[in-house]
Amino acid sequence: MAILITGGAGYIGSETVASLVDEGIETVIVDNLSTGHASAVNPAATFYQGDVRDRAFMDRVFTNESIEAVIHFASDSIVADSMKDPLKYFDNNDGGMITLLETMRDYDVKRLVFSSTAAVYGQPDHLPITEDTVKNPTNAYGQSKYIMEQFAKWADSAYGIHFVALRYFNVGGASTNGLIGEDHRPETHLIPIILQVANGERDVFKMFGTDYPTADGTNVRDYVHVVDLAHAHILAMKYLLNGGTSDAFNIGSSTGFSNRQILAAARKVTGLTIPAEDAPRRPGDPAELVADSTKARKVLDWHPQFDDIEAIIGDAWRFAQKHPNGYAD
Ligand SMILES: NC(=O)c1ccc[n+]([C@@H]2O[C@H](COP(=O)([O-])OP(=O)(O)OC[C@H]3O[C@@H](n4cnc5c(N)ncnc54)[C@H](O)[C@@H]3O)[C@@H](O)[C@H]2O)c1
Ligand SMILES: O=c1ccn([C@@H]2O[C@H](COP(=O)(O)OP(=O)(O)O[C@H]3O[C@H](CO)[C@H](O)[C@H](O)[C@H]3O)[C@@H](O)[C@H]2O)c(=O)[nH]1
Repeated sequence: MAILITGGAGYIGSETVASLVDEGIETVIVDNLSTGHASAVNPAATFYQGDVRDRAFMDRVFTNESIEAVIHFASDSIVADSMKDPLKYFDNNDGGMITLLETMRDYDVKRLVFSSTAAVYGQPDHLPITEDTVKNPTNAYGQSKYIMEQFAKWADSAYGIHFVALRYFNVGGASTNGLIGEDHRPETHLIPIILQVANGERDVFKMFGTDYPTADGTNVRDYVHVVDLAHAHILAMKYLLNGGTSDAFNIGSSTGFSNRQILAAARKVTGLTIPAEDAPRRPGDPAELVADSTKARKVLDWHPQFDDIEAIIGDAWRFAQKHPNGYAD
């Protein structure tokens, strides 16, 4: 029996595949390489290049392989892009979820772990955010992920597909051996952008908004190491295989860092000045997002190992130095 990973050529998917392979679990990857990289595909996994929305392709995969459970990462996930072209997000993220759930139903596969996001909450009215905090997405990306959660809920009640939705906060870091890491093109995330300035790929870091109602005026986010996040997926899968019921879990460190604190930590880790300038707010950014991840710690027995922000930035920096042009190397 194998675990199917959709989006296994992407940043978080490839890290999760590496963890599954390390545990000796047979792994099958589906990815259309729209944002993923062929060289991030783990050679120990069976790889099918194709689109989760393509039912004939999915039939081939589910016919050829004995799939026991699915971990679904395949999505578009750039917030600003989702505001310019929301239907692209509903098509890929929600359309992909429908085809995946239909295929799972038809092949009697009853366990699903999938990527959700802190963006389902929008601007919360209290911190830290628990799973019960009101969901009020402020961008189409977050809305598309919340719709995926609702599709999963109805698929559970009608077809008995049990699921875990993991609502990640801000993901950072890279594999500790520096082999796999974050290579989004274009890159929009804070830590890799700061490191692109550090290694000379960009001239200056632009700090989006310095007048927020936070201690130093910049946004506060909760960072989780990608290796800890990968581990959360494996624990969630085991929870379902052991009879766990469908549920959603926040995955974050429960500690907030401002953008200025991240810049300062990156300067310390790299030993470089990293030129930066203040810039206007980026539309749609909530001031502060910090997770309460008590539920994942208790129910899934998830205990992050890398809760030090310098360790997260240090691993991302090692990957950036080993791969100055990302996977193009
Ligand atoms: N990176 C973050 O900070 C973050 C935060 C919260 C949630 N997430 C979610 O985690 C998941 C993985 O994010 P990531 O940062 O690894 O993104 P990524 O872009 O690196 O990986 C996504 C992968 O899915 C593939 N893909 C996309 N659409 C597909 C389709 N229709 N069929 C087959 N493959 C397809 C891409 O080629 C890529 O390899 C996404 O669902 C994202 O929404 C990411
Ligand atoms: O060049 C940059 C890039 C980012 N930022 C700031 O850095 C912070 C973090 O931005 P990211 O784009 O790295 O992350 P987000 O918090 O916007 O979003 C991330 O976390 C969200 C949930 O909180 C979603 O899951 C989303 O998919 C994921 O990208 C924000 O204040 C942003 O304005 C800058 O100041 N300059």
